[in-house]
Amino acid sequence: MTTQQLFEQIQLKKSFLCVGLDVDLTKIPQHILALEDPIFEFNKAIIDATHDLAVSYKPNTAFYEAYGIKGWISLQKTINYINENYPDLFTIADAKRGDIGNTSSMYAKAFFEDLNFDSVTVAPYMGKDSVEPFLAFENKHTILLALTSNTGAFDFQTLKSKSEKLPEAELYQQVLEISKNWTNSKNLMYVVGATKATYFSEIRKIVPDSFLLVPGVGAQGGNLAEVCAHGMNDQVGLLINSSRAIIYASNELDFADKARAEALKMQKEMQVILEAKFSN
Ligand SMILES: O=C(O)c1cc(=O)[nH]c(=O)n1[C@@H]1O[C@H](COP(=O)(O)O)[C@@H](O)[C@H]1O
Repeated sequence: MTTQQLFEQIQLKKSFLCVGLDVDLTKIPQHILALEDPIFEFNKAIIDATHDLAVSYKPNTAFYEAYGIKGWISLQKTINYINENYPDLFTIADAKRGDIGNTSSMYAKAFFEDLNFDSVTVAPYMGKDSVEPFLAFENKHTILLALTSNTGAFDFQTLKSKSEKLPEAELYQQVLEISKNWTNSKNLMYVVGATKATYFSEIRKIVPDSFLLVPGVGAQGGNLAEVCAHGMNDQVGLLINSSRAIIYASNELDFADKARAEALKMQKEMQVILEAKFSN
């Protein structure tokens, strides 16, 4: 999927919501546990109940890898279900990969070719040659960690570092600036945590046009309106992720309806923001 197509979906649905599929068997309803593939059945119910309110889904692979081969099969069934039934949705494999070049190529094949995700999250720590193998895939997107939502973000990401272009920049700013020069950088998006809303204006000075994946609203306390005020661009440029606050809204028989109600609340809030921004 191209970013233009993603923008068109956002306009159509009046939503830039990404639902995080972080399935924990200890949190899902009891009656689902009795089914043969509870993770997939849970995802299917959540996706069916929310697909018209969201433009994107993001399974975090940790929640599948934790269950071994069974978990990986559930992940594969989930992405196939989305691609077959709702091909207009933008899919994100949240795997936070990145390694020496030939290893990164294999990660990229796994998520882009075998599983057929539209995008994958990647850590920038190993630099250009660890990220470019992901960028080589046409119409696939590499979502680079820039400024993350957790408190540990301040351990390294905001340390002052020097480069020719940005003599006094923090490390996350260098990541944004330097990665713009990598081959096929048009395929880059960036992760910026919703809990860091005040940083978005600075970030937009460096990457005005890029899409940003923004986790951290809902369970982590980030504020949607604040993120949008500082981070939205002319193509919206934001995918706001919420996982636990939506998918665990209830663990009773009504879990899918309750998930829909939470997603609808976010979509309505987004619609108001979009109408205010694009009214003229
Ligand atoms: O890459 C991510 O998606 C991510 C980056 C980040 O800085 N913070 C962050 O929470 N995430 C992921 O986003 C999701 C947030 O989940 P909730 O806090 O339940 O909405 C989890 O899958 C996290 O692993």
